[in-house]
Amino acid sequence: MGGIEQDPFAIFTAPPPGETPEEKAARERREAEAQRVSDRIDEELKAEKALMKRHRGTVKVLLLGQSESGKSTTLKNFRLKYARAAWKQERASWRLVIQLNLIRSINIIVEILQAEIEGTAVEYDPIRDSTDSVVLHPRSSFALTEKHQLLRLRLGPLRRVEADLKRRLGAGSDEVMDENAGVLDTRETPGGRPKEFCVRGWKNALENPGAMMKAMKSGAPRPTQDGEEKELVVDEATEVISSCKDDIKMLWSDEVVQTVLAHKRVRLEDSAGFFLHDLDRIATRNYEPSDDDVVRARLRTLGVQEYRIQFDNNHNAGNSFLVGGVDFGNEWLLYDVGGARTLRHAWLPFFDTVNAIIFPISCFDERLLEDPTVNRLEDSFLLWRAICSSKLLRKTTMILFLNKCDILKRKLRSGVMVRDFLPSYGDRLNDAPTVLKYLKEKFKDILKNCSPEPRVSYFYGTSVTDTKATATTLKTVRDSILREHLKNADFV
Ligand SMILES: Nc1nc2c(ncn2[C@@H]2O[C@H](COP(=O)(O)OP(=O)(O)OP(=O)(O)O)[C@@H](O)[C@H]2O)c(=O)[nH]1
Ligand SMILES: [Mg+2]
Repeated sequence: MGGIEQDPFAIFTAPPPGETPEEKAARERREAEAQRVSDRIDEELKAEKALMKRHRGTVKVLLLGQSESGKSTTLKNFRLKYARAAWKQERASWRLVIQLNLIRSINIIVEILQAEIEGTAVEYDPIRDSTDSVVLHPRSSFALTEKHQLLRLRLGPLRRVEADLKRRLGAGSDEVMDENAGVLDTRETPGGRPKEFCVRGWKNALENPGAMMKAMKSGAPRPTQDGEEKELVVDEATEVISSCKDDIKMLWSDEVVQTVLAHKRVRLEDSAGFFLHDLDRIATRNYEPSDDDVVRARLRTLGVQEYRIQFDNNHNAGNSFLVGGVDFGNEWLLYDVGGARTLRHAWLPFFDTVNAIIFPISCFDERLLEDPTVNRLEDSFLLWRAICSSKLLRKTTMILFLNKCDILKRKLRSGVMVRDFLPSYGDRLNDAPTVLKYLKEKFKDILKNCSPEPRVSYFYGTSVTDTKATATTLKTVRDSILREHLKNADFV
């Protein structure tokens, strides 16, 4: 038999009859080029296949919940524990945020004092009242003296520094209010397309070149946390804050000021980004944020931010699995979202292929910043119900963090009664274990009644600003998510 009969395709590749040497050379060049293209396509397909295979093992986790519940703080704990290199690289950039948090607290006090001194103070109960019940006080009933007037004047420059830091850090540094946004706002734009979501927030704020300080170098070297020597770079904000340190101290430790704050029920200690107890450390020219400072810093998240964590072998002992060449559990994608009602429309596109949702809740006695008529716990119940009911999420593992347990304990100790905010609590004991048990049952019932099919869920009492305790919780969370991931992939 001839070659053509053996290979039916040979007829297409055989040289044309009567081919000249030039034609042959041109044909061979064309064939070589075609082969190169074909090889490249094969390589690309191979790489794509490998990537798909790798991503089959990727774990996707969404952090959902209302604003200030602790989503970003939970994420920071994940990164602190499992993505050390990126964390260390980013740590110094948090200085601006921490300084802004500190200055914000001082400026709140100064504004309250100013209103008292000028006789424009308002009576406002942030817990029980809405802004409708504002009562003007013609004259302050507190023993404010010239000393307070002087402090107010001397701390005046901090207002400009606050505005400057806000401008540099971008929109995440300010709060938005929109009373018309729903519990899980999935409204669309008139054109029918989902509202465009912005991927901004602290990740971007920290990378934003506008956030770089106008540096004035002093040239003096200073040791850093990691023992290296760095040139001291002192910017204007740092300079102003450190020069105001003694006045800030005097203001914060002043008895009359504390009485005014208590009377107005302003509990700065329990509010986001409270750093006044760390003044000696922070209000210095060579301040460098510690891990704990970064975890406690507050910068609102806008839109949705993706974080990739590659677990190394130290963290993986017995926890990642090579199944059919696919590495299950080594790579995690964590999505941190903005929790304000106006930002919740951006969550939906992420519901599709998510393995687990971590849902922190907090504060039974506070109201939403974006809508002061809504109690935070009430909003969390509605949101939890909406998420548990979602058909897209029916297979997703649900993890609820009853977060800010430290603040809960402090509030209960100070005599705040849960039943005043949650009538169904009734006459149960007003202590932390009873409150946590009650809330856990409430959220569990909602999950059971609203989930389209039975699902795996976990409930933890947490204080995610406590990085040591949170590391232990995250280890357990990680193991359980991974277990479910493997089960759902039919490998276990
Ligand atoms: N005391 C205490 N503070 C906490 C705890 N969890 C979070 N915080 C603080 O609460 C503030 C808000 O936490 P975030 O993690 O930024 O809240 P978030 O859910 O990401 O909020 P958005 O980005 O607005 O959706 C931060 O200043 C945290 O330091 C906690 O368990 N205890
Ligand atoms: Mg956040």
